[in-house]
Parts: sequence; C-alpha cells; structure tokens
Amino acid sequence: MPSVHSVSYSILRQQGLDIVFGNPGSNELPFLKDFPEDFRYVLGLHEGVVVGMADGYALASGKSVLVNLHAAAGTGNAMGALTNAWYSHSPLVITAGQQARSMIGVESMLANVDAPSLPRPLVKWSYEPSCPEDVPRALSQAIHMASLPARGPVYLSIPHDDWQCEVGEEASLLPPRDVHHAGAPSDTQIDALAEHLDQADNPVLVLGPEVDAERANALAIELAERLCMEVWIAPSASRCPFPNRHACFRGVLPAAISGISEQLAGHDLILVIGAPVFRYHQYAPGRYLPDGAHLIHVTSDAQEAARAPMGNALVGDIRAVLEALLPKLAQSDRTMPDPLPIPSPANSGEIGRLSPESVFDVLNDRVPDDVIYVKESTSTVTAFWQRVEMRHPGSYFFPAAGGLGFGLPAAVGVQLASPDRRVIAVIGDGSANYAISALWSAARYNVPVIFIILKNETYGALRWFSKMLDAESAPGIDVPGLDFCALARGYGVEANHVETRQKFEEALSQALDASCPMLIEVPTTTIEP
Ligand SMILES: Cc1ncc(Cn2c(C)c(CCOP(=O)(O)OP(=O)(O)O)sc2=O)c(N)n1
Ligand SMILES: [Ca+2]
Repeated sequence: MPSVHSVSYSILRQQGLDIVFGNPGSNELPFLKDFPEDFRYVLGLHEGVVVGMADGYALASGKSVLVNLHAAAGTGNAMGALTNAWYSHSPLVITAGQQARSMIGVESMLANVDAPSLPRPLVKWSYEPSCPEDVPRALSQAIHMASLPARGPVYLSIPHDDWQCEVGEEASLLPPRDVHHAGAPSDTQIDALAEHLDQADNPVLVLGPEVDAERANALAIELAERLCMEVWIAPSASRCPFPNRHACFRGVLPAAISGISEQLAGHDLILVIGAPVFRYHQYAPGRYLPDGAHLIHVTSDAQEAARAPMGNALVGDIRAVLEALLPKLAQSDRTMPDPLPIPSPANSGEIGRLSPESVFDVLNDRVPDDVIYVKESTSTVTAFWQRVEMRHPGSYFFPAAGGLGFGLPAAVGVQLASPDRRVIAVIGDGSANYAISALWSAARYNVPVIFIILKNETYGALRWFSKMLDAESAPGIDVPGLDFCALARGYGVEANHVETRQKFEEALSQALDASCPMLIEVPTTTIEP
C-alpha cells in the first residue's frame, strides 16, 4: 500500500509544485525525509524570508508554490509576508508541521494548537486533516484552492506522524486531477459592456495587478488604443500592467478617496480592470466618484467586486472579458492622448549623497530593457514611476499590502523564477532590515540579484505621513548608523558603498557583469512620496 508520503509527493510532482521554500523544525523532518531528487528545496533563515521568496517566485512564474513552515512559531513569523501574498493573490500552498496527533491536545512542545485558525484571515482555506488517510486529498484540495480564482494562499497543518501511514489505492486518483476555471462572459454581458463604452464621451481605463498577473497587458494596450482612452494604474500599485511611457499612460492614481475623484474628474465612464476598487491608503475623505461618472469593475475576485463602495462589476476571467470585448468595439475617432513629458535629468544630490531621482536616471539608462524591478522604498515610488521605464509584463513588483520585508526575499524568488531576465531590487534602508537574512539565501544559492539600498537614514514615508497627521514629534522615525555593506558581506554577498553618480554607474556596471548577487549601498537625500 502506498504511504501518505509517497502519494503526497506524486500529487506535488504531477501538479507542478517541485520547488519547496521552507525553514524546518522536527515536525517537518518526516515530510522532508527521502526528499526526491527532482525536487528543489530553498532554505530561508526566517519564515518571513521563506514566504517572501515564495511570493516572488509565484508572482513571477504564475505557478503555485509549496511552502513548508515549522508549526505555530514558523507560521507566526510568516504572517507579515502573508499579508502581501494575500493581497497579491499569490497561490502559495503553505504547509506547517504539526506535533504527533496524540500529543496535540496536551499542548506538548511544538503543538500548533487550533492550527487552522492561526493564519486566518490571510488565507483562502485553512485545514488540518482529521486522519492521516485524508492528508493526500487535503493536499490536493489545497493545491486546487490556491490556483482557482480568486487565486491566493492556503494553509495545511499536517501532524508529523501521518507521513509514514498507509493510504488506500484510491488515493492514486488524486495526482492527475486537472481542475480548471472557465470564466468567459456571456454575449449579453459583453454587449452591455461594449454599449456602455460606445456611449461614453470620455471613458478612462484604470488597470490593476491582475492584468499583469494574467499577462493581459497587450490586450489592455489594444483596448486603450481602440478607444483612445487615458490609462491610470490603480492606487497602491504592486505591479505594472501598462507601459509607463505609452502615450495613453497617465500615472498611478493617488491612494486617496478625494484624490482619485479629483484625478478622474471629467470622465463619464471609469472602467477598472484587475484591481480592487480601490486600495486607498491615506485617509482623505471625499466623493467616491467625480460628478457624472459611472464605474464598471472587471475582476476575477468576487470578494473585491462585492466589497467595493460603488459602481457595477463583472466577475470573471479578465483575459476572456478583454478578448470577447475587443471585437465588439470600433476604432474611436477621439484624439489619442499625448504622451507625458519625460522628466529632465535629475540633479545628482549633494556631497556624499545621491538624489533618488539620479539613481533612477542611471538605472533607466544602464539596465537591460527587460529588467525586473522589485521595489520597496516607499517615499520614492512616485519618482520611480516617473523616471524608470517599464514596458514588459512582469517588470515590477511592490509589496501588495505594504508589508515591509517583501523586497529582499521577493527579489530572490523572482530571480529564481526568471533566470533569463536580470532582477534589480530597489530597497529603502528601513525596509531592508525586516528580512535582511534573505541575503544569505541569495548567496547560498548564487541568485544574481542586484540589491540597491537607498540609504536616507530615515523612514522617509513616515516623515511625510507625520506631517500629514500633524505628528512630526513622533519618535522612532530615524534609522542612522546602518552599514549594509558589512551586513551583506556577513551573509556572503559582495557589496559596494558609493557616494557619487560615477561610482554608482561603475558599481552597477560591475554588478550587471557579475553572475552572483551584489549589493550597492547608496546614501541618498530624502524626498517627499
Ligand atoms: C512590517 C512593516 N512594519 C512597519 C511598516 C510601516 N512603514 C514604515 C516603517 C515605512 C518606512 C520605510 O522606510 P524605507 O527606508 O524603507 O523607505 P523610504 O525611506 O523611501 O520611505 S513605510 C511604512 O508603511 C510597514 N509598512 N510594514
Ligand atoms: Ca529610508
């Protein structure tokens, strides 16, 4: 009779989950025993790094990813990273080792008490099988739950004495299961959407991360050009779904209720595709919509559609909606928007410090055009979108819940999933500390990420927020005295400290020629977000 262990690895193999991001404890060793040759294990030294790497890998590859954590303590450490994976709809299959079944109730050491409750509400589904024989079926359910829309992380707690148990022959029906979503809209739905667009005098397109996740970028471009629409990126952008030098591109919407209405004033139809409505951030109350505007929301996430505070929504496969919609739309006779002006070259900064804008100018001039950026420096987001061109799908990743500690590990995961493209992580000196041990994983597996640390010695974004919230006297906003070169070398990553544009250009060129991870620490001036 096959074992839980052998059937579970068959399910993982046939469903394509052959890479495991993890950090083990004794509860996990019976799962990791006899680890198959055709599987890969990627160790993170902290569970926030483990989930961050897995999130980056899933975002870049579009594949479901297996995560293996240690009981409650490991799951707890992962929760910060899980906030990002939840809001980025990352299909992570998170497993956690549980104490032996007979020792859970007595709450022995390493017992994950009430395990399924621990990761909620940041998972789609959370379960601990009631008997060993159910583990393979539960693992199969977890895999399919993670990848069916709306995609997202799931959690499975598995007692360590289950793995060697025998299961019935029927379990062999699980590995080959092919479970797919068919979410095409009806003709009636598409005709109604096309009519709204045809009747609109000045429609505008707002695009979100799901457009990039579903590789619907080219369809979005075709729609914008067909109707000569201005295109905004939905607020709190975690991906880049539309080329930011395209004539229709207008920028990233502010993450503020009043700010969005002001920005979209004059449009009578707002078509939002692949984003929540909306991911507000700063509290700036006002009208949800500009006068005379109607909003239509297209998403695969029923929860996003249901919780929006206004507008109509169509829930389905966004690629299928765009593919069905485009043939229904005639070329508009509106004038195409003019492209935004390209910012003039930035000043370099001051003695000993570069301006972030000049760092971005150098990146934009020197890196391959299919580079992938992983960004986590909150105060420099606007300047980055203005100065760095992003034209290909999968070119930009930012923590989807703003949970810091995403950038360093996610960059490792993105690079593992994208061996043919260079990955550059642009990380603030505050953010870099939350998952700094990701540098060890980059060195351990020789993952050639270029880590750029923007060192303004403060939580720049909080400086701005403290002014907004009249809390400028708040303590705990400065982070002086950090030496990221020493930290990087301590984890096995080569590092350079540069203080001039020329030295940064030289260090960047050296890193681009290298086939190993490298870190560049750049003292920078502080800018307003
Ligand atoms: C896990 C976690 N802790 C704290 C914060 C709060 N926070 C913090 C601490 C920020 C400062 C980021 O500083 P940085 O150096 O990374 O980037 P900037 O200096 O460019 O803002 S932005 C922000 O929302 C957070 N978002 N996530
Ligand atoms: Ca900073």
